[in-house]
Amino acid sequence: FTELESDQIARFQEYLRIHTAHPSPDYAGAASFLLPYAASLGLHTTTLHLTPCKTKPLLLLTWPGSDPSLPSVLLNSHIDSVPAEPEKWAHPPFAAHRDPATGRIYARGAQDDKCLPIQYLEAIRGLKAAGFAPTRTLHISLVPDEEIGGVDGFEKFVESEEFRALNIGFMLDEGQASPTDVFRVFYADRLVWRLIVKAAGSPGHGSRMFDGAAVDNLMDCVEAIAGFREAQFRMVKAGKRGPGEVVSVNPVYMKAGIPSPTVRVFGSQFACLSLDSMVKLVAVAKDRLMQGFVMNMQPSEAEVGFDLRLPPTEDIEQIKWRVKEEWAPAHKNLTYELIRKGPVTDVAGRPIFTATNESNPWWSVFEQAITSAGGKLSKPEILSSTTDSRFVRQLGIPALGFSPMTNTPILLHDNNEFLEDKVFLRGIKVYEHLIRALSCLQG
Ligand SMILES: CSCC[C@H](NC=O)C(=O)O
Ligand SMILES: [Zn+2]
Ligand SMILES: [Zn+2]
Repeated sequence: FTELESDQIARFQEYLRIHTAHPSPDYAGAASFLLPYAASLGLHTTTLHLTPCKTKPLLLLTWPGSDPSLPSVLLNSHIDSVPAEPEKWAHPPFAAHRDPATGRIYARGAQDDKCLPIQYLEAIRGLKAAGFAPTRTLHISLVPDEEIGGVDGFEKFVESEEFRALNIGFMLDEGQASPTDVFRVFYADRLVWRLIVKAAGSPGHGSRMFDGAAVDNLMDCVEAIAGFREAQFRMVKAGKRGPGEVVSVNPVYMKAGIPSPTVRVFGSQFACLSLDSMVKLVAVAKDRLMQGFVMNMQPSEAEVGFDLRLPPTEDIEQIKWRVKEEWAPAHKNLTYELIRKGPVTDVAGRPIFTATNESNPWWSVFEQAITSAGGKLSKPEILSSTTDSRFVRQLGIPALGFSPMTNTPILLHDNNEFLEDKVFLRGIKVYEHLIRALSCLQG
């Protein structure tokens, strides 16, 4: 690596070491890293507080263009990350360990999406060093709370006067890794719903066989949904549909059982016990702690939660019918809640997606920039998960999801999330091409 490249990798690692994971992301720490970094490159920096408590800053970095009357270009990235289970990782999730043999940098956020701000900023460094000056103004937004729905983040941002004043013409936001050497790009996100099904039923002794127990009723629901899920998944496995082109309905939690009180043993009690009964008591306590539930009672209530996602053009009415008639019918003692998360149509009442044809000049410029960077682009896809792009697309502003990570397994929200150093560095070059092209698109 050149000295510059080593520095770029080090800056990426430094950012990854900031604990930005929920439930208590260190936004202040991230801001004290990112703001002086951007200022050192000559960018204007602003911090917006969209919540009264001021604990969720939204950072805006600006490189003014020579023609500020033209709509600007926005590069977005969320600051927060999902939690990690450190004991299940090969390397600590906030150490940003670089494996010298493979060049893999392991960290929560390595792919999702803490590579982006560093790549944006280092691309700007490169462009400035090459004497490039943008025509359109370029903004970078670094936003809180994407991982928890963006209610105090991008959703408030798009409603703000500050956002309107930016006059955004086009946005690039995160995408997903590509396991092949072809870059992936996303023109839409699926819609997010939550489905919660509750079952009631007859309670009884754990040994009795009877009809209509709550868990039994809930299992009928789970089986019905599993059948639907399998049919959708089959289309993906057969290559007939992309992962964003089907309805997914995945169980994410299950709740049932009568909690058992934990056995507490005090020192004084221990004192009068024989060694034998002490060992037995510890075994009982351990057993109860592990299970946490009474083992010989069939509970009268049970619950399951599903993460439900629909392609933007899918008809929710059909799903509503299925839930009512097939998945959670009242005659099986099942009740449900179907909760919408985020917008389902744009301001004009149309499905939320960005055009990827001649009608969208930004699309052609994007495509050409990837080619000029020596990259190949796969057919534009619908993202199976959800990003802040939906808030921008909802306003009718074009936005594409893109993370320049080729030959990389998809590890967002997974254990041992990593990004290879060379892939990260190549991404900087790709953004140099993208920024050059997008910021000079003629009005
Ligand atoms: C309710 S919006 C949730 C947003 C979240 N984004 C990334 O994982 C997601 O679950 O896709
Ligand atoms: Zn993300
Ligand atoms: Zn995420």
